[in-house]
Amino acid sequence: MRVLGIEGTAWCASAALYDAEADSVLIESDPYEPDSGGIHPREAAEHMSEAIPEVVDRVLTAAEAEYGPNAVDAVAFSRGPGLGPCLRIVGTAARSLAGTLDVPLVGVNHMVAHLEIGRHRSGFENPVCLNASGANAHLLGYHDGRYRVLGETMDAGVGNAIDKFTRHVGWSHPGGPKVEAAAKEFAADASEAGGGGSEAAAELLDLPYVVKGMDFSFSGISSATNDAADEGVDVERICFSLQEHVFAMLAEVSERALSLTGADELVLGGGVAQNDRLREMLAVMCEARGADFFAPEPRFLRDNAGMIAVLGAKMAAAGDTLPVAESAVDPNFRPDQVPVTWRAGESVARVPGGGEATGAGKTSAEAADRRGAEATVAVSGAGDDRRVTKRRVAKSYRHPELDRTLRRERTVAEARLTSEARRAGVPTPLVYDVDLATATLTLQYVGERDLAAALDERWTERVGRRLARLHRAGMVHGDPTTRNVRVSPGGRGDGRSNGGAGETPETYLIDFGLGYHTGHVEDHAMDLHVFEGSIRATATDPDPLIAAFEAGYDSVGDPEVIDRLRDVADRGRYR
Ligand SMILES: C[C@@H](O)[C@H](NC(=O)OP(=O)(O)OC[C@H]1O[C@@H](n2cnc3c(N)ncnc32)[C@H](O)[C@@H]1O)C(=O)O
Ligand SMILES: Nc1ncnc2c1ncn2[C@@H]1O[C@H](COP(=O)(O)OP(=O)(O)OP(=O)(O)O)[C@@H](O)[C@H]1O
Ligand SMILES: [Fe+2]
Repeated sequence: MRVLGIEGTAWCASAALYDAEADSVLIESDPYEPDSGGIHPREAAEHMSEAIPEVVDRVLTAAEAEYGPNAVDAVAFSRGPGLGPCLRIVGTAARSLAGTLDVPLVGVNHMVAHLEIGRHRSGFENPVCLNASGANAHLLGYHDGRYRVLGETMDAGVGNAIDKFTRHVGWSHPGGPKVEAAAKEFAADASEAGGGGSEAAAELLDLPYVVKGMDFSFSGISSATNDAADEGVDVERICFSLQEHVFAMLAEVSERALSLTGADELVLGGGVAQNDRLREMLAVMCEARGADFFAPEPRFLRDNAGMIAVLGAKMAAAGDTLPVAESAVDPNFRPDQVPVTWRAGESVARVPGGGEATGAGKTSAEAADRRGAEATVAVSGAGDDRRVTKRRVAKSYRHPELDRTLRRERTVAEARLTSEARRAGVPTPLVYDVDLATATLTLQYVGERDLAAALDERWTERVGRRLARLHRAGMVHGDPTTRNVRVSPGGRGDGRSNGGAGETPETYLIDFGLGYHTGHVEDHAMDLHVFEGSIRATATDPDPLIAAFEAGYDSVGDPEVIDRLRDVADRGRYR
């Protein structure tokens, strides 16, 4: 099968021919380059209307020269997300070409294409995908016929966040490659002056680092970098520090996603994925946890029609074509709306939530240590004296200064909030010891298993009540996933409950490292969003679990928080 793809969601007018048999891709692109500022939607659309027919013509001519008059079996196009005026031009071009050639039309989700090109080129079976593009930033994982959004930006896309800074200092669009070059320069100078590994030797500027579960935010860092530039801080140093913070955040949430889903493959996509430092951090992170990492070559990373044609061919082969009447474009097309027809019938087995600290139901501590996304956890002792030694290990992918700060701050926060939550009536482990020098906590062993391994409505309803109580006491958890709740069914007199549970069913919140004090409805709503996200990412039928969770929250908590949750959930969606 040969598919002609058309891309034009924002800046890149592109056409491609994918020959599935030879697995070869010809791409012809014509970028729009704004004279000043960022992308102007109207100018971008004008560019599309001129450039799309030209790139299509070039590809079609090449295709017919090589394969003759019936060179194309289907026409695939980017349906969204993207800028409405641009998408409409692409849609019109694709419909008319499919009509002229008398071949089927395939409507491709641009973000899923960024993911699938990585899967295609790597040969990975079931990777987690980090899409790091201009207008977006999210983690996707396949579960039960859909790509679920495991985590995403709560405000700007990662490229846009970087471009915002370069616009502020008057550099032309796109800013990403310029920031990369300036950061490299800064690191090289520092390493020449001070010796040692280049990134480690360079002096980091302290910037906001905002991760909530697997979601993240760039708005704080954007204002901080702009302020630093206004105050006269060396621009190369800002570029370097911006990259170190933003990419460490992306690497951290990617590691969480691998840990939560049990996946051992990561693919990277999107324009920002052309950045060497981002690729390096992800490769180092994956290597440390024994996962495979892959980023396709640059021509498949930035917006391009090659990825549209490749996914278009898979969709066409699965019979997933569009009648013209139903082929409207969608500027807000979410990746999790797409039925993944081309993977139907695949049985992808994975252990969601990973393993247990000591294996489910074990009552002694001889079982192996386990490694979460952040820490190693070892269990010692027996019976009611079981303890957990949790050490936040150094992450060599991130700058050593940032690494030290994060591990120290989170260890302090975890010790403090675990105890305060307990005093506020939220069951948590007792904290026996804190060693800041090694970022190590000694905690009471609680619960029988992670909620992830025992997901049901009874438990999620309880988690709702516990979080509501925590919020009422002026705290948030910061990372309330199904892996950070421990449950003990109790009540059966089977001797399996533990850690002060007695024989009553109980849920414990653990892992307060991202917690803090706050009375803001917004922060409370974000906690709920993170919990629901972890359920959506892993449960086959999330809705009843989420309904029970919200009912539990509602019975104790402030009703405003649930209202705000709807806004928060919409905020990550593409505009
Ligand atoms: C919806 C669609 O239109 C949109 N496309 C898009 O954002 O273009 P993309 O090619 O994936 O990414 C462009 C972004 O990628 C950044 N970029 C390019 N090279 C870079 C580099 N070496 N380092 C960092 N960022 C880079 C640019 O600064 C720009 O913000 C998207 O995928 O979100
Ligand atoms: N106090 C405890 N009692 C019982 N089990 C625990 C306790 N603390 C941690 N565990 C077990 O160890 C796992 C990892 O612990 P924790 O979540 O604190 O570390 P982490 O590295 O931050 O993990 P992740 O980032 O994956 O959430 C938990 O999911 C749980 O199974
Ligand atoms: Fe893109």
